[in-house]
Amino acid sequence: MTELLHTRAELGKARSGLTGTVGVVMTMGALHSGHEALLRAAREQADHVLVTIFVNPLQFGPNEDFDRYPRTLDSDLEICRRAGADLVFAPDRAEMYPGGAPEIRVEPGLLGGELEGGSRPGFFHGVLTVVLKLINLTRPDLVFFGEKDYQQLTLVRRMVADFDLPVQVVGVPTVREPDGLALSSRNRYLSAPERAAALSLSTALRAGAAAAERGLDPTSVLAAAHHAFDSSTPGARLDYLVLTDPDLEPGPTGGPARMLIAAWVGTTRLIDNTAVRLAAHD
Ligand SMILES: Nc1ncnc2c1ncn2[C@@H]1O[C@H](COP(=O)(O)OP(=O)(O)OP(=O)(O)O)[C@@H](O)[C@H]1O
Ligand SMILES: CC(C)(CO)[C@@H](O)C(=O)[O-]
Ligand code: BAL
Repeated sequence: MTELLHTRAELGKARSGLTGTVGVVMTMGALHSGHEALLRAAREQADHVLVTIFVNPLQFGPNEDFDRYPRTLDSDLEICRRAGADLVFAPDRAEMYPGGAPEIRVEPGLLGGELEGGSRPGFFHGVLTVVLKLINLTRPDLVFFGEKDYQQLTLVRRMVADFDLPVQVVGVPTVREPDGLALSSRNRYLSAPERAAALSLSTALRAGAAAAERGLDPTSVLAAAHHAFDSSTPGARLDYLVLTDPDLEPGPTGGPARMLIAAWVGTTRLIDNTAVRLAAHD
């Protein structure tokens, strides 16, 4: 049975009743098969599964989509039930931030101001602050994050290490539509022509990864990805396309690397990334 909890008091009581390990999946709701993969991983690796659903105002900029972000609690609960979640914690804003927006926030460091943090100022302060609060409230043994939000996963890992949080962070591979589009709650904003243009992101990444497989150097790998983006169905506007090492440090030369992309499709901003293996180059 899946129990729905709205207050931290209800959560505290239900959490105390769980014996064995607890896996937590943090979400903003509007659940899809990507979230289901996180729930499955949690089911497999922990004795109990706890899902949080909270559209966190702290991580949205003033001109972003906080108000129109999809809120679909009934169908989310159905998905959590089917996936065998024990607890769903869905607090409202006052329950999460009883004193209003907190003055003290997690400082995400240099990386927190780049890429997603460069385009969305304050984003990772908001994300890491709510993740820290949710870790403290849910007391997980394991927390599950999707690789789709690779920079978020990387920064959560860094915060857990830097703050000695007693939790294991598990990354889950990106779930995609058959044509390659990464599942995302924001995909539901897309019109049919925008859906076609949204494929530019995964197409660019695939072209970059293929160029790396052919042994091309990092500059040529990036050029191949740019070319594929530009040649795809028009309608997407590039925000960034970068090649980093797997920890998001710049300037990889050979071996495992990561390629990350963000683009606007109409008024919707989408992100994606992939692992890339670079041939050794001097
Ligand atoms: N396609 C996916 N594959 C794997 N994990 C995913 C996928 N999409 C989201 N997740 C993960 O689910 C968790 C909750 O994410 P969130 O609720 O923001 O969903 P989202 O689809 O990323 O939404 P948005 O459209 O706002 O980016 C995060 O750890 C995120 O990385
Ligand atoms: C981790 C998270 C739930 C924090 O609000 C959010 O950033 C998300 O859904 O990825
Ligand atoms: N999917 C990460 C949360 C956000 O974009 O706001």
